[in-house]
Amino acid sequence: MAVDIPKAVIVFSGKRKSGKDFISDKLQDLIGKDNCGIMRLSGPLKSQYAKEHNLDIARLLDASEYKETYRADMIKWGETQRQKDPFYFCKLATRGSESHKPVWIISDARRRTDINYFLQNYTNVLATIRVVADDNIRIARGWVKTQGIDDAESECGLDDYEAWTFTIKNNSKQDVVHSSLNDIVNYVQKKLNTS
Ligand SMILES: Nc1ncnc2c1ncn2[C@@H]1O[C@H](COP(=O)(O)OP(=O)(O)OP(=O)(O)O)[C@@H](O)[C@H]1O
Repeated sequence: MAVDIPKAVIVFSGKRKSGKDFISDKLQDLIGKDNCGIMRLSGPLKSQYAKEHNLDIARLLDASEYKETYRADMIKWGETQRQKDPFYFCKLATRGSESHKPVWIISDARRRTDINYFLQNYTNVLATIRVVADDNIRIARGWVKTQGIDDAESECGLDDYEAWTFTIKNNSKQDVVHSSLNDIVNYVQKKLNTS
């Protein structure tokens, strides 16, 4: 199968409940759904995990308590797959129907290997973005600090990474319309105008 070549790749990272999905949706709205697809690295992980464990994939993908119940075990299972191929989920996530669109948003990079995959393959069109929110705000959004999850590589693997193209502070709706999102839209427009 031919792999599509995107004109811009925007990779988001951030702690649980920092607002990665929320910001990804906002950015997609600004760029337009026809031009821009959202891909979740945790999407194929969840569907494959659900298949192998006979679980309800729809409930694993929504924001319900159901996903919190299985989160720790799902993380462990994903690590096992990743030991075989660190880029396995990056490749899977970017080969779905959304990959035909010229702008890709990857909403949930969690590890150095995730960033490395996109740096290696899409460096000329890549922007990496760290979404940050204060702990009290994350708590208000439903974050419950949990041992084995918040101290795992999936949550901390990019804490020391410093080469973000942009950082977005997402403590309120006001922050979202802050110039950072405009900077990203400008970056994408420039890439779209480049042949
Ligand atoms: N700027 C904001 N204004 C209002 N609500 C927000 C904002 N950012 C995030 N939220 C809300 O906070 C909740 C958590 O956000 P979101 O699901 O985007 O976080 P996440 O980083 O993707 O979390 P997880 O890693 O747990 O999937 C959602 O209900 C979302 O709508």
